Amino acid sequence: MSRIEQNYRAAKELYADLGVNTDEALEILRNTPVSVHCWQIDDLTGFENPNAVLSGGIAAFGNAPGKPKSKSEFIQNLDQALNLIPGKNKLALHAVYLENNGKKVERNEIRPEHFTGWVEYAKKRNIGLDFNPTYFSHPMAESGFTLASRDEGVRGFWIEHGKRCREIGAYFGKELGQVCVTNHWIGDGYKDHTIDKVSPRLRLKDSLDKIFEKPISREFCVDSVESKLFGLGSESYVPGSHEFYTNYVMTHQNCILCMDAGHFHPTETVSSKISSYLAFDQELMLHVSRPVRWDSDHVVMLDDETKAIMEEIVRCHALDRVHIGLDFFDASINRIAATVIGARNAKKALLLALLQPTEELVRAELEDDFTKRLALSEEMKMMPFGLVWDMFCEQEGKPTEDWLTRIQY
Ligand SMILES: C[C@H](O)[C@H](O)[C@@H](O)C(=O)CO
Ligand SMILES: [Mn+2]
Repeated sequence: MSRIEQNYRAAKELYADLGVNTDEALEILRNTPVSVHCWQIDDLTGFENPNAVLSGGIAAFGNAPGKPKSKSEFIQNLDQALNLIPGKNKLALHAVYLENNGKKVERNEIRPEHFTGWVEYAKKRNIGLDFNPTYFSHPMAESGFTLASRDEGVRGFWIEHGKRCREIGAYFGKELGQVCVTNHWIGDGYKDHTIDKVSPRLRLKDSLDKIFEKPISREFCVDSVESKLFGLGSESYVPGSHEFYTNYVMTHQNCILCMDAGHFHPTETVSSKISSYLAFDQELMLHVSRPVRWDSDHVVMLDDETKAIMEEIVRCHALDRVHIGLDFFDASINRIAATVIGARNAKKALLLALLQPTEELVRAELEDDFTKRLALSEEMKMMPFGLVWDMFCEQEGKPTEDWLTRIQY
């Protein structure tokens, strides 16, 4: 018996003493998809234009060597990352990762045929795809407004982009037999003190209505709308706020809310919001990220908020209603390793949640035994979950703690 198996047996017994079935936890973990975003690999440069500069309220800071210089290098690096992430994964793409074969394809002209290579890639890896329209890093977004723009031409351009992206999402879903979450985020907003805050919101609402007008089967594509408090250059006012999109999804059946861990006031947490949406039967998309003082998109750590997010999903029995996606881009460390660290941490947090004696904790709460609730919650922190994680990696044929040695950097 290997050392990992021996350790797992010991851990399994300890967890069983507390009523936790580690085999069941591993089975759920193995089958819960985490959507790994492709854009940590190249700082969101994409293939549309190799000289593209990221703009529109987000930025990747750092100059670590190893940024891919070609599409083939990008794929090699992505492969390296995906090969080191155990369990079921999806891959999240942005529209700028289209294959245009050197020809200019405008954002309002993209079609499924520009993504056939990605479908082949996903089929080969047996993974699903998620999608994101790219409403930024483009001259038509230079005014700081896209879907909420006063300019009919600008709005029309981006509405068409949104519509086409939904078709691409549906194409992914049909081809891969797995729903594609098509997530719409815009960087619209004002840097300073804003007088008329309602008109841009009314225009955004109207643009979204037009984008989502055509019914698309939810079996193939589910659209999500991602809120944000502020961005670089939109510090004072963002029309696509949390309240705006909460109201939008409550009154429009054809899309769901996406919450990004970095898009709220510094003391607000996504984990504390999840159950409120579930109470109203809402399906959710999450962007698991790590804000450091602002929406800094640091690599996800196994920190308290990431653990709390996964606990909420598990405790609310909502693994089938909450889509877990990642969103970070740190150019100051090796980009392949960054992708792996963040994805593995999200999965470790999910495993920790699955290894909790949830029923026992709920029982203590129902019996008003708050002493036991706290004591047991705290004791769980001392349990050897790392030994269960190692077993997961072994079962999945992935390296345990020495995965970094597999990356050349
Ligand atoms: C690249 C992503 O679409 C983007 O990060 C968005 O999801 C976001 O979080 C913007 O702050
Ligand atoms: Mn996000």
